[in-house]
Amino acid sequence: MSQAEHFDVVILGSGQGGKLLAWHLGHSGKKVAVVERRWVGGSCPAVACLPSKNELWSARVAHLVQNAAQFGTLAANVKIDMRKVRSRKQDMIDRDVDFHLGAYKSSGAELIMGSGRFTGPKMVEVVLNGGGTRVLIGNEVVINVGTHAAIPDIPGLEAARALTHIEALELDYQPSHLIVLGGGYVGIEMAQAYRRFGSRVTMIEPSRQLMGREDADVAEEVLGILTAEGIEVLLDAQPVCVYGLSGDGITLTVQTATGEHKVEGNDLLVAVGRIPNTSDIGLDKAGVALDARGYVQVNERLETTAPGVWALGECAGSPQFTHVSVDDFRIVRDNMAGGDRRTDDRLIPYVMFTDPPLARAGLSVGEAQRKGIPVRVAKLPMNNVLRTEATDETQGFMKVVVSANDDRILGFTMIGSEAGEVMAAIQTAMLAELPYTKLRDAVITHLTIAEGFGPLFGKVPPRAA
Ligand SMILES: Cc1cc2nc3c(=O)[nH]c(=O)nc-3n(C[C@H](O)[C@H](O)[C@H](O)COP(=O)(O)OP(=O)(O)OC[C@H]3O[C@@H](n4cnc5c(N)ncnc54)[C@H](O)[C@@H]3O)c2cc1C
Ligand SMILES: NC(=O)c1ccc[n+]([C@@H]2O[C@H](COP(=O)([O-])OP(=O)(O)OC[C@H]3O[C@@H](n4cnc5c(N)ncnc54)[C@H](O)[C@@H]3O)[C@@H](O)[C@H]2O)c1
Repeated sequence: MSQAEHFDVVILGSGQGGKLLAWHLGHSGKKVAVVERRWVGGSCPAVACLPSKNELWSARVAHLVQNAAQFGTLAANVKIDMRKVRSRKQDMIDRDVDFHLGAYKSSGAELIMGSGRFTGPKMVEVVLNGGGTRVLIGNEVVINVGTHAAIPDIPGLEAARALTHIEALELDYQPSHLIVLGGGYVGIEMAQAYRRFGSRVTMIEPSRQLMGREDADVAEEVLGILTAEGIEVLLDAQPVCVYGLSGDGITLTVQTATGEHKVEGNDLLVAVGRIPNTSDIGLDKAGVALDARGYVQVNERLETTAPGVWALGECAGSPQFTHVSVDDFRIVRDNMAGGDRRTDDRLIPYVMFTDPPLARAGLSVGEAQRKGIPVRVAKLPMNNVLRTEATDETQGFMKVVVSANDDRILGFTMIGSEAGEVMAAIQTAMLAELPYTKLRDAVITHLTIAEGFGPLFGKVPPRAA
């Protein structure tokens, strides 16, 4: 066994929060090691957020050019070059890798490429990618190993060698017919992108609506946007079995209310949720307990059940967004330094980057009802926002949830152009606990999307006397 090496902090997995913590601690003069088995910088810049949004943007350009005649630009013989789409994305990833390596170097934190697992309390053994092993002991250890795409137990699926988002983002051709299992974030974003690149796309979702955590009217609107672009969506459809090989030909049998149906396609993308990367990293040897779903058990300070061992990001059960892992970093950083920051008092926004995007901060109407919080609700179709007259971006709506007892904004959902940017303004008002009337009465620039705040908040019903 290799001689053990001592560090102030050892970070297992270079996820979004972990790398920021490493750089921060390194700059503060701590001796830090980060163990990463595959992706310099973690999954977000390598195989998730950035590459997907990069390809989604290429798909948006394709869509705009294909529909340019509507705006008076005639573009004949439009062709999509998927190899260029992929190489543009890869160039971005390469730049990101260079950036990360530079950040490690300047911080003094050591990036060790290899697979790590605990062999004892606060002791991590690394099987190095380049051969050999190292044993690292940290005064403190941080677990930031993320999750991977779940592959459901459907007969024939494993043999079909379906794509996950990782392989889908590497395709250098348009599948003639892409079948997408799962109507959540990954499935919907990728389905729209591939449809815009020219594929026929069929989406299979076992629930009665897409985007299960959203209100029914939000899911309906997303469904309408997808079907208007020619994506076939089968709701309430249970996959029964798969036959064939993704890339060659796939037959998927689904059970629906009207019986069994066969969907014939060429490629199969699985996007049905995530599994934490916690099963084979020796957590039992480290005294780190898992919860019932296999995520690292943490308290609201992100401490695990083992003293001096922290966990952050998706593997700790935090909401599955990069900005949450980044905020987990701030919590662990401050708590390591003796502070008392918590995870249970934060307002977490998110955006699904379809075109138009879906953005939400705070409560949906359904969540307010389930929590027994009395609310007032107002909704404004995007075609009532004057800017959309000029841009033709009329799909979607803004919906606000306001407390019934006072004038605080408790939630905002928007499907529409610039939804993520517009939501940030509402989120700021929510953080400041600003009464909604301030936004209703504010002078907002004409001709912006946010100009819709006036009519939206003007529709909030008055408080019951
Ligand atoms: C297709 C897709 C698109 C997404 N788009 C967005 C988006 O637009 N916005 C957004 O906010 N979120 C998005 N997400 C979610 C976001 O990518 C994740 O929430 C975020 O990357 C999670 O970060 P993390 O810190 O938990 O870990 P990760 O970034 O996943 O990092 C964990 C790292 O640990 C490494 N690792 C695991 N086990 C070991 C081991 N034993 N030894 C060494 N290393 C190990 C892994 O290789 C990985 O690099 C997207 C996700 C997907 C799949
Ligand atoms: N823009 C973003 O911020 C963004 C983009 C992509 C992913 N993400 C994050 O990644 C997470 C994972 O995304 P995801 O799309 O994999 O999961 P998800 O949880 O968003 O959606 C999974 C969908 O698959 C369905 N499903 C479950 N089992 C199925 C089966 N056997 N067959 C077919 N469908 C099945 C579920 O009903 C659900 O609708 C998201 O929750 C999100 O937090 C974020």
